Amino acid sequence: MTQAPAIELQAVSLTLGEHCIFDRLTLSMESAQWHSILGRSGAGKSCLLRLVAGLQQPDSGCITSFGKPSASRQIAYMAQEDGLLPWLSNLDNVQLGARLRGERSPANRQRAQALIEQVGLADWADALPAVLSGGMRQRIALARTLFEDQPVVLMDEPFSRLDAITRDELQLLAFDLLSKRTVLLVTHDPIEALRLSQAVHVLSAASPSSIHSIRLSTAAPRAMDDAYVMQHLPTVWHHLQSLSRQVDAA
Ligand SMILES: Nc1ncnc2c1ncn2[C@@H]1O[C@H](COP(=O)(O)OP(=O)(O)OP(=O)(O)O)[C@@H](O)[C@H]1O
Repeated sequence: MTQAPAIELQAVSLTLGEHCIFDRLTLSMESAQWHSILGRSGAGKSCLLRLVAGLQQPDSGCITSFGKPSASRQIAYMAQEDGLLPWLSNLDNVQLGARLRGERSPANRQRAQALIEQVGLADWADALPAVLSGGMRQRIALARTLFEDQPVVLMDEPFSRLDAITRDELQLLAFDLLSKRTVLLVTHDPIEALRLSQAVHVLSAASPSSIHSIRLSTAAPRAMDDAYVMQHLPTVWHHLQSLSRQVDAA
């Protein structure tokens, strides 16, 4: 029996104000893979994440996660802003979800400590976030995301504010630690998408039902100069550009 897709959108439509964001959008994302969502500003990438997270209801159509309504809690989230609470230690920030749910326990504390070690910040567990660099803060945010232990992880440009080397290190760390999960990565960076993903989905800002998906058959993560990345880059670029030209012409 084939497994239901980790995320499936069937004929999903969404209008916000006067703006038709999606018109019968259909998209299927297989489990235990990284899927990147690319598209020009305003194409609806964040709206798509909100729909998948169940934070926004579609006007019509259906969104499922492993065959069930996607709002049934199987999703963790990591954003561009780390969202660390400045008055909590890094260890307590990692356990924030559990604290908010009233689930404080020695076992949770131990698990948070182990995750902080996995992201390479064991010596900083008791420190406050203010003493960390941007890259270190995103490592804590990654540990907090992992703490939620959900099969689907939504990532909204989590690496975009980091310098190139820190970004590369964190991309590889995140890929390693999230390897068994289904990841939806919103990014503006076609190379990041091609290095990390098994599928790249390019959303159109002009045509609300238009999406172009490229499936990548070699194993990720791929090196920056990987032949496969170089081979597919013009295709992704072409789709971004041609979908953008429709915006310019509109
Ligand atoms: N609550 C809202 N009411 C009306 N329009 C909205 C609302 N939220 C988003 N929009 C519009 O929906 C469109 C898609 O927004 P969204 O934030 O998903 O784009 P995006 O692709 O994530 O953009 P960016 O890359 O700039 O983050 C935009 O034109 C935005 O102005």
